[in-house]
Amino acid sequence: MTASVNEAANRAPSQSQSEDQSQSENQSSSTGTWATERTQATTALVAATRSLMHAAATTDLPVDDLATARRAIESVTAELSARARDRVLRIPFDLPAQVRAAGPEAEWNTYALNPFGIPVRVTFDDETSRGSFVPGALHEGPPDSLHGGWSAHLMDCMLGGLVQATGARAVTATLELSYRHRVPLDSEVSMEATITRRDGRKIFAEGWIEHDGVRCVEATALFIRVDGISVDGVAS
Ligand SMILES: CCCCCCCC(=O)SCCNC(=O)CCNC(=O)[C@H](O)C(C)(C)COP(=O)(O)OP(=O)(O)OC[C@H]1O[C@@H](n2cnc3c(N)ncnc32)[C@H](O)[C@@H]1OP(=O)(O)O
Repeated sequence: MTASVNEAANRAPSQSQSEDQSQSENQSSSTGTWATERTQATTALVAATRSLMHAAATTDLPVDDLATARRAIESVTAELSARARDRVLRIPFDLPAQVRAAGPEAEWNTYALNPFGIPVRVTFDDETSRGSFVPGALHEGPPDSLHGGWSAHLMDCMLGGLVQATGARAVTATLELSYRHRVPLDSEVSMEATITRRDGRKIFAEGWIEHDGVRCVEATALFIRVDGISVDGVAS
């Protein structure tokens, strides 16, 4: 990721903060320093939380150890919740477009600030986006296979992120998936998305999830531009 893209990623705190937090963030974000430190620290915290989620769901320690671990987690949860926002931190809405403008070497990292989504490193090349990730135990649907709902999440992110990267303010109107082969866990899959057509407010896109040269999931989507709606405080 280029320096300018990194700076953009670390600007703009989220909406819906408590009043005192919002005030101090606005003051600090005028220098950029505080926001950079907070988003970087939050990214590291979220990554550690994902590892914790995996460990909690897969641990095979004795039952007594589980109770000890639960108390430790509850303690950290209480500590973090002592001062909380209503919403998770978000990247600026314009970031994908800035990453795309920075060239094919620049990376946009999805869900770096939210442990519930799947983090994917996405690169843009003209009107195509590419990404890859390794599905794991938390993403299991059929035995040893990626859950179809996660495939939909990934395709919406890949296709929607690409549309967003063109600078369009658009939301998903339809998303259709074709599950052709199971997507195995614990092995890297690659993803691609491309814009196929534009017609007024409509933007059509398609994409796929591929494993070992086989297209396992194919997606087509229709996005509708919602110009005029303010997102992240940025009027479109
Ligand atoms: C803000 C950016 C965030 C980026 C995140 C992107 C990924 C996401 O997950 S988005 C979240 C999921 N999507 C949503 O929540 C969207 C919810 N739906 C809506 O807000 C509205 O239905 C919306 C904006 C899609 C369309 O409403 P509206 O602006 O009133 O459009 P409308 O005037 O009815 O239709 C415009 C055209 O699109 C077509 N269209 C609208 N919806 C659909 C649909 N579901 N299927 C097919 N065509 C549709 C209409 O037929 C019409 O076509 P034409 O011009 O040829 O007559």
